[in-house]
Parts: sequence; structure tokens; C-alpha cells
Amino acid sequence: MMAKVAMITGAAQGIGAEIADHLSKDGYDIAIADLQPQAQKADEVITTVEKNGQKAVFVPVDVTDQASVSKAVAVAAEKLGGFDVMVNNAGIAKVDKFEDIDPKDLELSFRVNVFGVVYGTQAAAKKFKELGVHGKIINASSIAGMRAFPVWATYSATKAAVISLTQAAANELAPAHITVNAYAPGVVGTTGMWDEIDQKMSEINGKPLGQNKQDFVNTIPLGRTVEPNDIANMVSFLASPAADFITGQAYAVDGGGLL
Ligand SMILES: NC(=O)C1=CN([C@@H]2O[C@H](COP(=O)(O)OP(=O)(O)OC[C@H]3O[C@@H](n4cnc5c(N)ncnc54)[C@H](O)[C@@H]3O)[C@@H](O)[C@H]2O)C=CC1
Ligand SMILES: CC(=O)C(C)=O
Repeated sequence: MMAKVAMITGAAQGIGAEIADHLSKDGYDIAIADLQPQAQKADEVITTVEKNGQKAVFVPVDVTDQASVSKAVAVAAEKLGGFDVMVNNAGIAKVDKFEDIDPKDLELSFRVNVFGVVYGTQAAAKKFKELGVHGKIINASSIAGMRAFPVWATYSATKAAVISLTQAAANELAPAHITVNAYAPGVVGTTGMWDEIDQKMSEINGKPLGQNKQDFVNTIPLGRTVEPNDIANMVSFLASPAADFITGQAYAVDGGGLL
């Protein structure tokens, strides 16, 4: 029997790479979709997936470009022989004081974090319908999309939009038995995204490097940062038959930080 196929955007590193590891352990063949310059990093993820006994391909994509996303889905489905799960994981984080928000950062953030989810959802839904698959779409939000933080306006707004898009798409696609859900991580210490955030916050508020991150971590009742493994466990569940009757939901994976 052919393995099921999952495509993960932004999977050459970080949370996306961890999701590739988990979903391949669950028996999925994986399309690692990322920007072309990430091809070398993607090779390491391919090795991991193959060690787990599944097939993997690198599919170059720029999620800000509708045609590129549509082509990536077509290529993934053709190379891997099916299409069952789409994880719209690619994202960027720009922080700035509200009054200093740079229009270029604002535009790029919406193009990657919001347009990317729209295009990924459109392309996946069309492919699922074409193949007659009851597919699953899983989007990357953030706890910042559930509660806005100071100097995080741009990022928070994009991740709140992801929750809205998830609900709307879930409603529209339910008649085709396509589910749409989101994961909303808290502070992930190990992927590089937070190094950039911490550096920028330190420039804004003058706190020593590492202090802004520590301040967030201090608010987490379970007492540690989120690991990519915690998030991939949630994605693994949302992709599984155990989640067949769950749609339109956004799940915080944050150690209770929103409590
Ligand atoms: N790191 C964290 O603390 C948290 C991250 N998230 C979200 O989780 C997702 C993954 O985050 P991380 O792994 O930490 O980030 P990361 O920066 O390690 O990885 C992001 C990936 O997205 C790719 N990407 C960026 N722009 C792209 C584009 N235009 N087209 C295709 N791929 C593109 C990058 O090449 C990279 O491989 C993001 O959506 C992020 O907003 C949510 C909450 C917390
Ligand atoms: C980067 C991000 O989304 C958080 C909550 O840390």
C-alpha cells in the first residue's frame, strides 16, 4: 500500500523539520517545502525521514507567491504519489514599537504568515478534492495570535489572522471532509526565531541580551520553553485519524503561559 503524503512548508529547519521527523515516524512520506536557498538544510531533513523508513523530497517554494505554492503541491503529489496532509508552517517574526513599524516588515510579515496560509490552504484543498481525499490542513499560529503582546503588533496580527482563516476555511471545507486546524506555540527556545526577537527587543527596551526571552519564560507555569517536539506531537495528533472529527480549532502548546 502507498504511504500517505504530507507537505510541510518551512520544513528545512526548526519546528517544520521536527514535524517532518514525527510525521515520517507516523508513516507519512514527506515533501519538505522551503525557499530554494534552504535546499542544503533540507537534505538533512531528508536523511532523517529516510532513516525513519519513509520517502522525502525537497520542493522549492516561496509561500508569498500563489503560483509557486500551487506548483509545489502539484510537484509533491506527483513525486510522492498522493496528497493527504498540508502543514502551513513557514513563518517570520518581526517585532518593533508600534510607532516604528516599518511598512516593509508589515508587508512581508503578512505575505509570509497570512498570504502563505491562504495560498497553502487553497492549493491543498484543490488537490484533496481532485484526488477525492479527506485531507487535513494544519496551520502555524502562535500564542501571540491569541493574546497580543507589546512590540509584537505585526506578528500578533498575522497570527490572529491565521486563527480566523483556520475557522473560515474549516467551515467552508467541512462538506468535502477536509479538516483545518492550527497549533499555537509559546516560546520555542531552540529554533533561531527567538534569537532574532530577543536581539531586537533588547535594542528596543535596553534589557540585556537573553533577558526578554527569560521574562517570557518566567510566565510559563510548566517552567520551561516549548520544545519543537511538543509542537510536533500536537501536529502528529491533528494529522491522525484520532482528530478526524476536530476542525476549526487552534490549540495552544505553551506550557500554560496563557493561563
Ligand atoms: N519559534 C517560536 O518561538 C515560535 C514559532 N511559531 C511559528 O512556528 C513556525 C515555525 O517557526 P520556527 O521553526 O521557529 O522558525 P524558523 O525561522 O526556524 O523556520 C522558519 C522556516 O520558514 C521558512 N520560510 C520563511 N519564509 C518563507 C517563504 N516565503 N516561503 C517558504 N518558506 C519560508 C524559512 O526558510 C525557515 O526554514 C512559524 O510560523 C512561527 O511563526 C509560533 C510560536 C512560537
Ligand atoms: C515567536 C512566537 O510566536 C512566540 C510566542 O514566541
